[in-house]
Amino acid sequence: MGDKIVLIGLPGSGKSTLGKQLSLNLHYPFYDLDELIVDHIGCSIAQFFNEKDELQFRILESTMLNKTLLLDGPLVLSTGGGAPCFYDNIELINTYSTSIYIDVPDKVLVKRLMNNAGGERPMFYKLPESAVKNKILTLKQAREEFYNQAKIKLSGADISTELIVSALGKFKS
Ligand SMILES: Nc1ncnc2c1ncn2[C@@H]1O[C@H](COP(=O)(O)OP(=O)(O)OP(=O)(O)O)[C@@H](O)[C@H]1O
Ligand SMILES: O=C(O)C1=C[C@@H](O)[C@@H](O)[C@H](O)C1
Ligand SMILES: [Mg+2]
Repeated sequence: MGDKIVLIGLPGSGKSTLGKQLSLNLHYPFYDLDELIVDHIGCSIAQFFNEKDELQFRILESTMLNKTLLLDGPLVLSTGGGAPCFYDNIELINTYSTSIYIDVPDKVLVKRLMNNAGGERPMFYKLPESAVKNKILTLKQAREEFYNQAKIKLSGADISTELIVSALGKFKS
C-alpha cells in the first residue's frame, strides 16, 4: 500500500503549496485532487460548476479520491477544501493514509483568498472582503467536524514543510 499522506483543510490553507513541497522533501509522488479533476474534465472547476452543478463535482471528486488512494506506493495528496466533507470520504482518507488538517487562522485565509483575481476559486470570485470572511466562517463551522477527524492537526499562520515532517515523525514513533 505504501506510505500515503493526505492534506485537508479550508480553501487557501496551503494544501497545494505545502503538498508539493512535502512531496519533494520526502521524495514521494505528488497528486493534487483538484488538478486530477481538471485533467479529467478538460476544463476548469469554475466552468464545471457553471455548466453542471456541485453534485456532479462531488461525485467525481469522491471517485477520483478513491482511485488515488488505491494507487500502489507512497504519495502526497492535496485535496480540495470540500473533499473530506462529502460521502464517506474522510473515513476513506483515514483508512488509507495519514491525514493532516492544515488549520490556518481565518484572518490569514481571508487575506490569501482576496488575491483570487484569476477566479480560480469560484466560491470566492469577486466577493468583497466581508463576504469572503463570512463564507470562510460558514465553511469552517460546517466542515470542522470532518477536518478534526484528521490523524494530525497543525494550527497556525506559518505552517511549514519542516513542521509537517516533524509532526509525521512524532506521529509514527
Ligand atoms: N505557508 C504559506 N505562507 C504564505 N502564503 C501561502 C502559504 N501557503 C500557501 N500560501 C498562499 O496562499 C494561497 C493559497 O494556497 P494554496 O493554493 O496552496 O491553498 P489550498 O489549500 O490548496 O487552496 P484550495 O483549497 O483552494 O485548493 C496561495 O496564493 C499561496 O501562494
Ligand atoms: O472548498 C471547496 O468546496 C472547493 C475547493 C476547491 O479546492 C475546489 O475543490 C472546488 O472549488 C470546491
Ligand atoms: Mg489546492
